[in-house]
Amino acid sequence: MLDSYVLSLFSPDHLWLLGVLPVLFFVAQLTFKEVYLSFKCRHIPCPSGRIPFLGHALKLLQGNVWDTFRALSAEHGNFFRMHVLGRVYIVMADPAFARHVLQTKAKNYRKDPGTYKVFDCLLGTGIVTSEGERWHRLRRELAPTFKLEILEEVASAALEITRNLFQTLDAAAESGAAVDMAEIFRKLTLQVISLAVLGVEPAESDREISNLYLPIIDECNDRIWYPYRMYLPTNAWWRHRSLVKQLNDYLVAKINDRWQSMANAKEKNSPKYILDRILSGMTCQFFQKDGIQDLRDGLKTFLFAGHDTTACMLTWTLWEVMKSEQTRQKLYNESKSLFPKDDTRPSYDELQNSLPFTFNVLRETLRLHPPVPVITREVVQPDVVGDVSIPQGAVALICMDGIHKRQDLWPNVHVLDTPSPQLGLGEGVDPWAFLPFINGPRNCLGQHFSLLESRIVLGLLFSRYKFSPAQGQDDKSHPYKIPITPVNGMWVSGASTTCVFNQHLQVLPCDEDLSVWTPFVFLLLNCFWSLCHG
Ligand code: HEM
Repeated sequence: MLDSYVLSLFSPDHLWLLGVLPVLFFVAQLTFKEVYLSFKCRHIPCPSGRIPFLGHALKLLQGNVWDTFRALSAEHGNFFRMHVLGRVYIVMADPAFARHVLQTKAKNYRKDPGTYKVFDCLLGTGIVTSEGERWHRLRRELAPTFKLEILEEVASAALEITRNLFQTLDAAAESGAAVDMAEIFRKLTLQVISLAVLGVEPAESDREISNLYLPIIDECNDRIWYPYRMYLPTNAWWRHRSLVKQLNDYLVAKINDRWQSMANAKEKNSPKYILDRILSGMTCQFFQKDGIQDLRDGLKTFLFAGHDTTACMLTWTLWEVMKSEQTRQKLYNESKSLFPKDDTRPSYDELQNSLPFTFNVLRETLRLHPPVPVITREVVQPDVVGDVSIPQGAVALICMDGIHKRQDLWPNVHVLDTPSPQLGLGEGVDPWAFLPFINGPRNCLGQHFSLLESRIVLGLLFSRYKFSPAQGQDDKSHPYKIPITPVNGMWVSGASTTCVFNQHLQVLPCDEDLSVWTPFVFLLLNCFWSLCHG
């Protein structure tokens, strides 16, 4: 009787069950896990409006995710829990908790693999995603590369590439067109990192790397919130796949090429670029398939970690400066003393120790607009944070944006506070209260790289141009993308010391129309994605 019933399930009439049953099974599994974690976390405050399984997903999607986090933090304090699609997040917006998770008890946490899933094609098993012994090894090998010597290369790349930009800006000034500095900074930072890491000249970077890499990263960003794009073989999916393959091939060819050049003993003794430095420590055995793939993933990791974040910092700094004539004037005076003429070439020492006010403005901007506003860590050992216990399986979400905007930590919390003695000189401020690059053993490897690069880029630009926002330009930030960029770009028009940007143009419409239905479509498709990932 039972046998025939089971057999009847496999009849053509019941085939649909084969699709539905695994889905139900996964929903049940996730729901069970969530119920268990909820019970374990019942002592942690939880905002109202939680829906079974979806949790607070709808609440987060109602506006800008980062504003919602801040509002919830204001309501529920600096330690509360949120539920999203079967996962339990413990939100922490406190320097002491950040220190606990990222340093004191770092061994109880690991990077949350779910967060980086969509970036697998770029990060592979590189330093950003690795853990344990492998991460230690990579960090040990790479950390010295980012120390002093490479910074000299970064400084000269930033000088050269920013000067190339003068032509574009002058042309725009002459024609009266406004320009989108967010896009310009995106290309510029990619050029700098391509030159510093691979030794690729700007023209080649635009031709080969920008055309491959930028569409790949855009698609990855879309996949964070529309994960079904990872599975549906649409045109975009095929295109993405082909671009990833082309980028991989390009990088492998580059590695082989540099390896050949390194065979030249002279070059081997004075490696200039990051790739050369890594290659110079390698043996021929390295040229086995896995070794090349590792290095290729490492290079993609640098491009990924280092370019959009820096572009985002430059973009928001420009916005903050455009709001304050006093700040602009000070930046101008400072930069003019370092770059009295367009073609002045200060030495590396001069560059490194100069522009302290610009440095302060950059750091204050990082406080106000941290490009990476939150990071996540999965709890792998039950832990006690403060005096609150958190269970294994939950996800700790460190909200750097929340910490940076706490009134009790920052007197002038919502405005660019310069000169900011604390940020500029590192005195009196808790190092765990300022976390754009996080802190602890897994802090950002490229922070000196990006701060030096940005100081030079802004110094040169402000010594020559006076920017003002194009008509209608606002500071609306993207509702969910990381790093957080302005949703409408950063269109500027303005007067430079030598030329005039005088035409105001219409601001381009938002590139994504987040209609009322989008959240619902998104949720349905995300449920499907979560189910696939158990
Ligand atoms: C304004 C610019 C930048 C910001 C705001 C920034 C921010 C961050 C943050 C928040 C992390 C920690 C991520 C996590 O643990 O989940 C990180 C890690 C990292 N960053 Fe940056 N970054 C910037 C520029 C750069 C640059 C220019 C490079 C390299 C060229 C770079 C390379 C890395 C690497 C390799 C890691 C991983 C370190 C590890 O896991 O040991 N970053 N960055």
